[in-house]
Amino acid sequence: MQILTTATGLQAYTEQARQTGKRVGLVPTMGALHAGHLQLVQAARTDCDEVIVSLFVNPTQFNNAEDFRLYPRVPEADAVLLEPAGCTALFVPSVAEMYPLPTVLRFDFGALEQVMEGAHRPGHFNGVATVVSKLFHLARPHRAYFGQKDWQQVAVIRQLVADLSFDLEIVACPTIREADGLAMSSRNLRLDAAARAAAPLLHRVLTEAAAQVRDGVMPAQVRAAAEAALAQEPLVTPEYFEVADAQTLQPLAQYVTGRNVVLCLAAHLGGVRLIDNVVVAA
Ligand SMILES: Nc1ncnc2c1ncn2[C@@H]1O[C@H](COP(=O)(O)OP(=O)(O)OP(=O)(O)O)[C@@H](O)[C@H]1O
Ligand SMILES: CC(C)(CO)[C@@H](O)C(=O)[O-]
Ligand code: BAL
Repeated sequence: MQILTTATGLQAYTEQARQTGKRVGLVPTMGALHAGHLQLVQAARTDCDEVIVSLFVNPTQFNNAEDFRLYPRVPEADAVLLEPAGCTALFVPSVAEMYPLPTVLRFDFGALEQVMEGAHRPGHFNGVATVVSKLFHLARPHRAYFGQKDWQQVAVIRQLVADLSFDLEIVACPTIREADGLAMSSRNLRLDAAARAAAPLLHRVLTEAAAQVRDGVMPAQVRAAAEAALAQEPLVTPEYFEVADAQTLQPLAQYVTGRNVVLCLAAHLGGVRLIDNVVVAA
């Protein structure tokens, strides 16, 4: 596995791969890797000859300085996991390498970012779109792999690819969970024992809400029941719970036959902010 730290090094590596007819897969991450990330690497390995994993805690997508400061960083452990998973090159740039000048770029994803993560984390998707665009330009992958745990992020990135005509395919992979249902997340490392014990509630609430959607319970009642269930646990401070159209991400007042519904939530547990979602056919 090659370790690349410069933008020009990444460009040269993937250009060489393309010229020799290889298919290039890109897996963007912020590190502190777990089975959710490794699944993306394995999917890329199945489809592609070269698997580039980027590991960069991107400052421009953090709206909360403390969250950025405390974000888990374990690059040596990450590198150990990546090679056996099939990564052929690891891109670990510095902030100065990715942002030689303070970025002034501004994206506007309209309604897609006016809800949920976009509404609650001002500037978040601008930072994601900025860094993902840079990675796409530098690596020029044939395919790029993202997790459905960040459902809204996948929608924003698909829009980015369409708007900027990036010549690549986005592959969205399912959410990998712990045995008790908690979605794997790098931030889980920051949960203390009590918060970790309370955390499976998030997925339980989503599962119960999904059953209600299948039973035809109206969105407002599903939302109210989920909020009430979350409020039962003193260690959980809910931020939002949405019943939304899975494609447009707009909150639903009623279901539309043939369109999938996504149930999304964000909640704080002992100072750690987690998100999760499930998709249901209404
Ligand atoms: N449990 C998971 N299952 C599937 N994909 C995941 C999972 N967790 C993260 N991913 C995906 O891995 C990629 C990198 O995510 P990231 O490095 O932010 O990890 P993370 O675990 O989501 O961290 P955090 O949620 O704490 O930011 C993203 O495309 C993300 O959706
Ligand atoms: C896509 C990404 C690596 C961009 O920094 C990040 O938002 C993430 O880890 O999901
Ligand atoms: N997985 C999304 C990255 C973030 O929380 O900033």
